[in-house]
Amino acid sequence: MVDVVINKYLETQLALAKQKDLKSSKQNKVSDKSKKAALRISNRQHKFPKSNKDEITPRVVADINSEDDDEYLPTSDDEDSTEIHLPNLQTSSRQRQTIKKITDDGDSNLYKIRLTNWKSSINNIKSGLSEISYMSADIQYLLDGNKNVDEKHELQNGLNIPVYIWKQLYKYQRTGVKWLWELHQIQSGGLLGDEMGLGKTVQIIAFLAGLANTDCGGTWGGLGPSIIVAPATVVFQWVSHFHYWYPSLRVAALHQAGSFCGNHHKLIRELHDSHGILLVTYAGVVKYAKDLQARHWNYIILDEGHKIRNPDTQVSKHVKKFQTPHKLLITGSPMQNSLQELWSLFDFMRPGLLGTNNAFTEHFAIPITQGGYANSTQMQEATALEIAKALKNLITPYMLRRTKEEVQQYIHLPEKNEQVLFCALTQEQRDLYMGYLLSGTVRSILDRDSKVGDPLRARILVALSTLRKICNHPDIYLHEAHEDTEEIDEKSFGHWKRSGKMNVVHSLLKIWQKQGHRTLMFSQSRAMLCIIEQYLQNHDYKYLKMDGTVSVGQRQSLIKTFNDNTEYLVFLSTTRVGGLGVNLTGADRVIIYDPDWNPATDNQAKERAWRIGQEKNVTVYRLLSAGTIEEKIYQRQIFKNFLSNKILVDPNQRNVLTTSTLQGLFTLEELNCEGDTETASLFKHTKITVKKKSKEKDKSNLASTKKKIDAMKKLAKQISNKITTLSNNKDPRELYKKKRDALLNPPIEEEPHNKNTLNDKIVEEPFENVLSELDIINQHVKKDYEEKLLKDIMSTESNVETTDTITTNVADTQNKNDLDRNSCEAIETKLSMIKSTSISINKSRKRKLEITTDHCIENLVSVKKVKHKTEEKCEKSLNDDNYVLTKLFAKAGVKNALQHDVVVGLAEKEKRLRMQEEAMLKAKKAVRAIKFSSK
Ligand SMILES: Nc1ncnc2c1ncn2[C@@H]1O[C@H](COP(=O)(O)OP(=O)(O)OP(=O)(O)O)[C@@H](O)[C@H]1O
Repeated sequence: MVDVVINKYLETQLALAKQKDLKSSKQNKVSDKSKKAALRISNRQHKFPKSNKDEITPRVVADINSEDDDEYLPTSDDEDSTEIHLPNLQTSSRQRQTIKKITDDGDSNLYKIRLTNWKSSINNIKSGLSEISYMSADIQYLLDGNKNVDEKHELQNGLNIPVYIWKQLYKYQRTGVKWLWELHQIQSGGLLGDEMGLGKTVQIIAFLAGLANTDCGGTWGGLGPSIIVAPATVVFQWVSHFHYWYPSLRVAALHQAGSFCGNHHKLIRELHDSHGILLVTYAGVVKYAKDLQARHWNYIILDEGHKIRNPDTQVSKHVKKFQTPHKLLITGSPMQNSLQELWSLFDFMRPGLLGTNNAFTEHFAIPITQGGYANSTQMQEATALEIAKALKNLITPYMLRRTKEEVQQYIHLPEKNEQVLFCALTQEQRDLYMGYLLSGTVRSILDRDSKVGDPLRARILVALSTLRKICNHPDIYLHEAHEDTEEIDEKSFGHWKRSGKMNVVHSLLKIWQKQGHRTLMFSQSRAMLCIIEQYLQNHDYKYLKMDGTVSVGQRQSLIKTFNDNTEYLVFLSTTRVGGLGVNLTGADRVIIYDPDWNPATDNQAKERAWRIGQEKNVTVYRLLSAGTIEEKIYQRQIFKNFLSNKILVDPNQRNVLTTSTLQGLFTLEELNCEGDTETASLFKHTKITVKKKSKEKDKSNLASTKKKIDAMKKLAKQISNKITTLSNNKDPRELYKKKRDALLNPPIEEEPHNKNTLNDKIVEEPFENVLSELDIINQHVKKDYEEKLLKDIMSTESNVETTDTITTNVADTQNKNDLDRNSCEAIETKLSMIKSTSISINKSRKRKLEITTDHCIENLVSVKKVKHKTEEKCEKSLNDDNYVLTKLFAKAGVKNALQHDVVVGLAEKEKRLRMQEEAMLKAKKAVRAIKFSSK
């Protein structure tokens, strides 16, 4: 009997294997079109680096590491200008986007007119007239019924801040202003490192307004002529902030988009003489270095100052040459990779504090790093800790950083939900992807004995960049293979159905439009933006687009137009131009279309919407093409957190690219037997599961009688009451947080090792190999440990991992804990039955939503008789997100969805777990050694 069963089992397995084999051989078959395209592209790529060796590397590096350095070249403002141009896609949108510019005070006549408007508006309000031609914080103060706009709030030692500003500052912002004033008095520079969107700009302006109203002696008496260096996109944001918060100050942009006509020498002189603020881009500070440095300035302030983290760039060298008595640096990402970067920032605003670069490396960076090696001695560990403490003591007075979590009690930011969606490639994309993997370029990389003359690194970068194009849209790739003589089919060119991720975008926008959400969409590539733009035009979505081709002067107005006008549903931008420093709170949905190698870039982009001023719950979707290079990039973002410790064992590892480890990058991964992508199987517990409906099930469900549904509804209500009572009427957000914590910190009896450890496949893989696969772009992985260590020592409290929502299965787990286990399981089974039945029975979308809302266990917990507004919003947002996911799984080819911030949390946890395991092992060995020695 047993034999029969075994035989039967083996037979089915064999049949399955054959099927799978057949399927994969079918899948791996590459069409002639794909072969032809790969051959052409490969031929061109082989030729290109040979003749232009110096050009190809920077171009591709810029593409991959795109928030970096092109901006420093005076001609290309913030945007990669070397991208391909797609046919006929760019014209119509430009005609629609006729946006007015924001005017700075470069032109002295315009400045005078602005002042007149402002003053007459104030006088009008004071004398009871309604005519107001200017809006600013002081005017608003008067409109709110206050009488005296000239009143000052005096800080200790005499800084006079206008009361109308002081009153508007949050408590932590007032602390920030006091701190800046203290630095000023001891003539020291400082780093304001508050998290993105907490109002660093406002704190700086409040402080400068204070200086302008204070006689503090010295050369300038008060404020004195000052320079603010900022990325081009935010230059005019500074202008409008100054005009709003402190209108009397003259603020001019040293940029061709500024209002000044004529010679830049004259503008610099005028601004200097009037003790105004001169705004300069990072490119401009290099371009006009000589003229700027020829004068004495009181302050130089670097906005997004992490741009000087590499001490060897032109811009770093130039800004460090300014001999001003006061230097400030503002950034929400002060440490992206390493201690050395921190050194560079301090070298600007507190030169000498951390010694020379060499001395710092020798006496701080190396010992701290060595203490983090897995095989470090006790002495090395103890030394690292003491040096890290000393470093902390050194820098603490000059660096102020608050996180959103720390100040949430003041700013009350809404919830944020962040998910990673793994999208299936279309058949055409698969075909092209496979075709390129078989191309000469990739073969030359993987073939150890290849005699191709170009540097391996350049070839790898070219190939990775090409694969990323296929992931975005086939036409970005095919256009490169296109011969001039061939006709382009304009109807199908860039069609959304031909790209997996565009299919997802299509579904998302359709649903969000109905749900009333507005979307920010970022892509690394301008070509991709053009394709998305064409899609938006074809589907009559009202949108605005901001990339490097939009003039710097128009960018701020474009942003304002979007924030103020709800008829615009989408704001499209390149990550590089719109991802840093700007406020786009008009949107409550964010799509990051393609991932960046540097996680800080993606993080910056998503923070454009989730910041002060945002009133709605925010959902962020990162789109990744399943099984492709994009998944590897994401893994790299995650893995670098916890692999680094092991990697540090072999410091030479970071630049080693062996052919065997490269293989993994140039493979198209299949879904595993559970239908999961590689990343989803690694982070199983963060997976979001949505029940899929089969057609048969639909039919049978539709056959259910109304009576049955009513009975189920009744049962659901009873259960709802029971659960509501059991949950003690807790705030739903509290419950979510509890559930999330349960995921990140599972109870000990749940065997955390099994629950959170990675898939064996990866664990067994030598860490070095995994890293070298992922660390292709040499992002100083070795230094990650330093970053982590420094972050740890600099945070006053222990790291609290934050996430905002939780996966369905986790929610279930937590409810189990809250309730009596047995009865709850029974309830859940019934509820899930009810839920799936109710979803499938009702045809209309509205009805579906209604019933899901009524009967879903999540919402039963949160339904209360009296609801606060925010709770309602939070619930609605979660329902919206769940609904969206259901649709995406069903229709748009989304393979997996992971909770991004939980993934990051688990990765951190994994690292700690691993270290703990090792420590325990060492302890065991030590005990054994002692026992042995006593024998
Ligand atoms: N006290 C305040 N009152 C009203 N609005 C404020 C206040 N503080 C900040 N804001 C608003 O919050 C938003 C974010 O502020 P800001 O741009 O200064 O943040 P940031 O910390 O510089 O962000 P990033 O690091 O992304 O550049 C802006 O729209 C700003 O006007």
